[in-house]
Amino acid sequence: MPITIPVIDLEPALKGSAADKRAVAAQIDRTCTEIGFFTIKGHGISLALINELRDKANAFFARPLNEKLKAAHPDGKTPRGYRALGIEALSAGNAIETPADLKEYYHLGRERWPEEPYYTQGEGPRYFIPNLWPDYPAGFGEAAEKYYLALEKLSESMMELTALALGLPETFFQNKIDKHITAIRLNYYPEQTTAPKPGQLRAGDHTDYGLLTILNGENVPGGLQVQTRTGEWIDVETDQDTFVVNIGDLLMRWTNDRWVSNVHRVINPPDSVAARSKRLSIAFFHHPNYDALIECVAPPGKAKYPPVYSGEYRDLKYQQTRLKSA
Ligand SMILES: O=C(O)CCC(=O)C(=O)O
Ligand SMILES: [Fe+2]
Repeated sequence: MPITIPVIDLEPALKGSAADKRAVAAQIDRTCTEIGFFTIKGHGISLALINELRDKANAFFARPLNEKLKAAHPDGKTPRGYRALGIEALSAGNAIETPADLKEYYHLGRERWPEEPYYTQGEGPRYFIPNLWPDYPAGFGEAAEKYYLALEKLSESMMELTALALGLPETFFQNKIDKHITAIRLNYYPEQTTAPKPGQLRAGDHTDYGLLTILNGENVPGGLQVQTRTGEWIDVETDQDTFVVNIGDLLMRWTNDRWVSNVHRVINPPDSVAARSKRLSIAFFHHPNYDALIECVAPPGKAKYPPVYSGEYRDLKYQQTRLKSA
């Protein structure tokens, strides 16, 4: 029997009793211990909201490269705006050397934040960075903000379930995520008209960095795969209105490895269809407040990892995965 990624229905947790919530939390605990990936339905996010952003993103990525480059940040290290092919290799964050990932992406964050020193002074501006929006398509920024806010709400509920699943008070994560620095990446994997280099994928083997990644993918050739504990790669299938959820390194560290931040990748489409296969995914990387200290929830003396600050950990990963030549 091939292993598949479990589907978890969130509706009982979002609308039901405390017992319903605990039952859903128990399912999350089981799958995060085994594979660190699941898909969710009953999440309350409308297909119309998802498709609005997908349509805008597809319209943007279909533009000529010189137009798209107008939405690139002048400082290549700033995680905002358009990024062309050749800029990133995700595997490098896990110390594996590969050619650049065969993807373009659009990197964005929160659209607005309070005029308070936490956001505007000291380290604040390193993480609260204005988004860049192109002239075309109109309404791109608005669609992205709506999506960001809807998933922000969903991620708050999911972090309550996460706390319950780990046997912590339901509010455990609240003051660590109330000023979160979540980023969205619109990943666009273009048609492949020349053969990839050896070892080159749409996205190389990697783990994600933060708490939960909530991903809206696309079931087309050249999709997402996750590695099982026995080393086998399995396809992660989704419907248009389900999301794939996986845990990131910070949550794995927080749980002292009880949960697994699992290795995944996006493979190339088969040769026979590569020249006409493109794919778009929307990844919401839920990431704690920049000054949240991630300390293993483990008995004293048993922690496998030293404490780390949320913001510093992500900066390090961005630095490791950015190709020097770019
Ligand atoms: O495009 C996908 O399906 C996954 C992308 C991914 O894993 C990432 O951007 O971290
Ligand atoms: Fe990923």
